[in-house]
Amino acid sequence: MRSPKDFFRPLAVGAPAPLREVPANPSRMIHFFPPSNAKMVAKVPDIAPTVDVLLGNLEDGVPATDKEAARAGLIEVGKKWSTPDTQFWTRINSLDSPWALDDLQAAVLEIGDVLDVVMVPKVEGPEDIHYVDRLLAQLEAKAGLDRPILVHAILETAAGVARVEEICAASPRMQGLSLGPADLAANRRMKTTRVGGGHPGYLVRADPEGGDLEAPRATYQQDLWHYTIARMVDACVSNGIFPYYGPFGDIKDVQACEDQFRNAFLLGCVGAWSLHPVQIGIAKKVFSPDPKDVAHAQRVIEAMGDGTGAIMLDGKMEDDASVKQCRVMLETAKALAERDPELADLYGFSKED
Ligand SMILES: CC(=O)SCCNC(=O)CCNC(=O)[C@H](O)C(C)(C)COP(=O)(O)OP(=O)(O)OC[C@H]1O[C@@H](n2cnc3c(N)ncnc32)[C@H](O)[C@@H]1OP(=O)(O)O
Ligand SMILES: O=CC(=O)O
Ligand SMILES: [Mg+2]
Repeated sequence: MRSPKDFFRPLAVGAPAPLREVPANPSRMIHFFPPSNAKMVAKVPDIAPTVDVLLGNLEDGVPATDKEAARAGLIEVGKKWSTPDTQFWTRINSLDSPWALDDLQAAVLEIGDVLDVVMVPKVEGPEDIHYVDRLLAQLEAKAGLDRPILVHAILETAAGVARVEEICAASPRMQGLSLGPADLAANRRMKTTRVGGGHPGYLVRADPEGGDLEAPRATYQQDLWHYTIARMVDACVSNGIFPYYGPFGDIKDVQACEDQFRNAFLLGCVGAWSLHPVQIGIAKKVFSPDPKDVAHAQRVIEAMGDGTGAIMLDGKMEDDASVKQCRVMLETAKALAERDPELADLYGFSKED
């Protein structure tokens, strides 16, 4: 662990200085595409302006035989990148794979000038981040980059969850964490075969009416991921970085996808992965605050004056704490409206807001 004094020093001679603050760029959806698939690569110019983050995926989902083609496709996309308002990320292969080192070298040396974030899968502890951190610094120096590439870790091992706070604090490069429910379920030996989402067997049952064990009783499905998301949010926020829900594999079940994304949004996540074009709109809708909530937040902030004390508004108590909640809602809406003029209209923001 570096001393606090050295934390913001570059890790290689000639590497750019680490950022003091991770930018809060809108990232409602991290849209995955497989760069080994020429058809999908050809769609990048159309899809890139419609998403907050476009990610060229080199890891799971790309067959072992296509790993080099995927790397070449990523570089092709990076060399032609012409959508500076959209972030460009890649997910490299895991650090124990035969591909990770070549992925990192190619990504930084060939297209490091347009690459915003490297997503690192299956992170088990801060040592994995330290390894990537130093390597990135060496490669940035070699490539002559003038801004640091950030790191996003996927939380998808039990060891990673147990050390989530250390992972978040491991480097000033840390941008955020995504939940990886598929690998996490496998690693934990959970008995679900789904990629994210709930499970009908994970439920609570209402008590029997009058003790009648034969009478029908309501059941309520629970969220398998609540504990992990809540831990991830606390670890991220306390380190000034951003939490994301990961993949929802049941592409056809758009309703359950929306519910899962909304649970994550309500708990503090800023975005989720979209694996298919149909999930882009879902993430956009869910991770943009509802105009009704934004209007309410504005009313409370106005009514609260300097933001201290307690008042009654529509029969409810508002005070210093609730005004802070309202500011979170309004600041999120303003940041998104700057990127998205349709949202600015929906929220009724003028240019001066
Ligand atoms: C657990 C994890 O690690 S999750 C992350 C790893 N997995 C991934 O990244 C998967 C990414 N998604 C995909 O590869 C694809 O969406 C698949 C394989 C799941 C489904 O693909 P398809 O069978 O082609 O789906 P479908 O027929 O519904 O696609 C409709 C159109 O959207 C396109 N499309 C599908 N997914 C994407 C995508 N991620 N990005 C851009 N376009 C896409 C298809 O090419 C197709 O285009 P067309 O109408 O011009 O032919
Ligand atoms: O990589 C994502 C996952 O769910 O596993
Ligand atoms: Mg995974």
